[in-house]
Amino acid sequence: MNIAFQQGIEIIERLEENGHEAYFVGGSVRDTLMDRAIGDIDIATSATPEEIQAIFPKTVDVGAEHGTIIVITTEQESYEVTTFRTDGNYTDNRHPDEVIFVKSLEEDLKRRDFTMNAIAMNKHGKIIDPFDGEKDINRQVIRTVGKAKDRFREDALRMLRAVRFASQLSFSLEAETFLGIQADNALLENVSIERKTIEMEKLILGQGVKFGLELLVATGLHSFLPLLDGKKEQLLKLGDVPLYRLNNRSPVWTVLAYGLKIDKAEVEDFLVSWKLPKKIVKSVAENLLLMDKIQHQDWQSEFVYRAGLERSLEAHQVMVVLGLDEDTSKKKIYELFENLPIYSLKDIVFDGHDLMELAGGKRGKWISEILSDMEMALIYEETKNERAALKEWVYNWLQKYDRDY
Ligand SMILES: Nc1ccn([C@@H]2O[C@H](COP(=O)(O)OP(=O)(O)OP(=O)(O)O)[C@@H](O)[C@H]2O)c(=O)n1
Repeated sequence: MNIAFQQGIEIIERLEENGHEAYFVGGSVRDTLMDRAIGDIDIATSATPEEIQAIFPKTVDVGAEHGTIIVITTEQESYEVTTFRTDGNYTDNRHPDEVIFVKSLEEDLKRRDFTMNAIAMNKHGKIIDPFDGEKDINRQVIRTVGKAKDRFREDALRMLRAVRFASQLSFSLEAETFLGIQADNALLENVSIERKTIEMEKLILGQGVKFGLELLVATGLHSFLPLLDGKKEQLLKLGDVPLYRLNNRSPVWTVLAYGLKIDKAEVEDFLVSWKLPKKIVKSVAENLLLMDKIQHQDWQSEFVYRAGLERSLEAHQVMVVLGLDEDTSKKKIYELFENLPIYSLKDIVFDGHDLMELAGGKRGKWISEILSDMEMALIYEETKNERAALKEWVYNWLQKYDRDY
């Protein structure tokens, strides 16, 4: 069994020693069966939250009313341990009105979204799979546990999860599951934007993003995502871009804003409607501006200087992924950055005091004007960052602009 499960096994053993049942469940079991890297390890148990807390010395109550307790191991790893449960009635297509703890694993598995996510594994690696999830994994099919309609009405987020999994795993949707989403796609309105954003990012980064975006459109789910209604063609076109090569949130949203042809003036509204943090909104705006500059003007030294190395590399990565810039290599951006004569105004060996001295102590707006021109003259290598050369450059400037200062 995967080494990551080792400490989880110890948790399961402790629970069993205390007379409870316990199993690995959810994504970690699914990913193990698919030989994929596993994420969080979840454990389901017959022990109640109070019993879990009494057994383990270090726990965090993250939602005892839903049956979930985080157990922290001696190695400071944390595991979500959840009491076998079934859900009461879902009143808002998202949250059950009550959680009912149950005694059997099967009942717990029955409330889960897809067959591939409803497989349990005991501490010896034995699989408990009442809904044939493993068979669906082998067939590469996403299928709801029980009736699609029921599962999606219970929790509408699951519709977007289905499409996101299809993108990540390159799996198809079983017919009833697909039709169930198509029929109830409008229920996605009831899901919080934060959850939609998380799913959308995972979808975009999936290896099968082309298929994922096709499904998003075919199910009609895109119409219930912020500002994507009416963007069918653009979404499908984005499927041809190797989006999985992106590695961060701001490049993902830069590509989306660009690829969906969001009007420049509306980019901020678009990003805010997805409730992205201010930092990302700012980075995307900077990336788009840089991309524009790189495409339309030859001022590469200036953009590397103004934007800094990290931002320039990110904008460049986005352009490469979008197929907009095949010529500028990453190496070239590093080179441009390394060869910059200055990195900020502070690096100029001639400052405002020197200028005033030159002008017999006269202050004025001309000082900042000349410094900003001097900055660019250095970036464009029109002069050298040496006092004598800069002094001469200043005289020329004054002459050129016919200034007395
Ligand atoms: N809307 C949801 C969310 C989750 N689950 C169940 O809870 C498990 C854990 O959910 P989560 O950690 O959100 O997702 P994973 O399936 O683990 O996948 P990933 O980590 O890739 O998001 C899922 O496998 C599934 O059994 C569910 O039935 N319905």
